[in-house]
Amino acid sequence: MNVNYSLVKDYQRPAFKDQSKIEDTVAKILHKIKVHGDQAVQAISQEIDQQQAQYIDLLPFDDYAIDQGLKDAIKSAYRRIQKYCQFQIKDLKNDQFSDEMGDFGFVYQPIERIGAYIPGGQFPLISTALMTLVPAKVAGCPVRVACSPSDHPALLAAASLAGATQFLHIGGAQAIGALSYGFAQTAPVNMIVGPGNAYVNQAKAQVQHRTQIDTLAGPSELLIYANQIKHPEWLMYDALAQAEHDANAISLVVSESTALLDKLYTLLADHDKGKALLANDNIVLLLSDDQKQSLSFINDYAPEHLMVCDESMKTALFTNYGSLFIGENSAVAFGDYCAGPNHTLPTAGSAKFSGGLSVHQFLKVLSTQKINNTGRGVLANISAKLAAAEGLIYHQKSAEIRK
Ligand SMILES: NC(=O)c1ccc[n+]([C@@H]2O[C@H](COP(=O)([O-])OP(=O)(O)OC[C@H]3O[C@@H](n4cnc5c(N)ncnc54)[C@H](O)[C@@H]3O)[C@@H](O)[C@H]2O)c1
Ligand SMILES: [Zn+2]
Repeated sequence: MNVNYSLVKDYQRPAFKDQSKIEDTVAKILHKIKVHGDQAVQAISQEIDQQQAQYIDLLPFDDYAIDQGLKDAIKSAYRRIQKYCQFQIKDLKNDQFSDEMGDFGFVYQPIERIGAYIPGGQFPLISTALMTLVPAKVAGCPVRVACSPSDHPALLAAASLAGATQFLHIGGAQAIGALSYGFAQTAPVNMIVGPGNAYVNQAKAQVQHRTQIDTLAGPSELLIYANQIKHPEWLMYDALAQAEHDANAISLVVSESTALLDKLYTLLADHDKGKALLANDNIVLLLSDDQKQSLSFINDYAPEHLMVCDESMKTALFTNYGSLFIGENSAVAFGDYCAGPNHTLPTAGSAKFSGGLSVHQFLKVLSTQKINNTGRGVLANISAKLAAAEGLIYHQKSAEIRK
């Protein structure tokens, strides 16, 4: 076996470094905020980030003094993300049917108060302001509190363009606590969305009993599946790109071709950053025996970003991923910024039970029923029997009295 790659059958996603320490730190932060409120939020933000937690008044987008080229790029990305969101929602409509018992239906109701976390610890993720706030606005959520440790002017401008109703300058687990328990003039939000590092995601996981969350969108992951490619350099940069997000980020390349893995290894080993990321297992090259083994591994691994370089493969073969990128043209970086589909995506295998952020997640599906006189009699008989069997006597009475 060539020493430059591992076997797919032996690979397992590593646990985060210091996971139990992170769980403990986050639990303590959230407990302090629960007990001591704003004062704790402020003290923790000062201690960890040397930052005062405060609301920043957003200006109209055009008033931000940022480079015109960047402004145009933000606007273009905004339009593509909005177009995709509008496409997601276009066929959603409240509906009902009537039968001999009455009228039965459902309505879509936007969640009222949304918190959007925008990462900013290492890099100010300007694009995440668009990715989290645009779908909330398209869904019709009236309160959209943006929250970030970064106050980079372009990030503020993007939050303004994307429709943040408030901007809270704070990061980390304490930001999630401030959104979930409320901070200063702002009451608790009903749902928190957006990606973040291991602390942010652990905090989202821990507030779930009181606040809805979108998905666990933690340190970035990419899985490239390729056997024959035209542009190895493109894939090298895709692997480097997702691995540069975080010390816990991982880019995998799965292939049945030793020639392809050798080529990528040579390119990466020749590149300073690539060499370091390979040595640290942030980029891992994996050899598979055959397509069956590759598919089984990919669907079990459930990567955040899945890039499949063979355009002839049926997409239905892949069942667990956050977002699928088909063909060498489809750089994951395009998806990160501006292709249109959301970049807030499930990581650490949570793509097995969750998709990425979408307009749908900002909507509650509420059911309605109106029973007519025929229904009253028929349903009373059925309900009374079930209630009697369960021993719930007033349920039985409530049904029988309507006969
Ligand atoms: N899954 C996705 O959809 C997706 C998309 C984009 C980015 N991401 C991920 O978002 C993350 C952004 O991470 P980031 O760190 O740059 O920014 P971040 O805003 O997520 O986290 C920064 C905060 O983490 C807290 N923190 C850092 N070290 C800490 C410690 N030792 N103890 C307590 N708190 C600590 C600090 O309060 C800091 O403000 C990356 O992991 C990236 O991969 C994921
Ligand atoms: Zn990325």
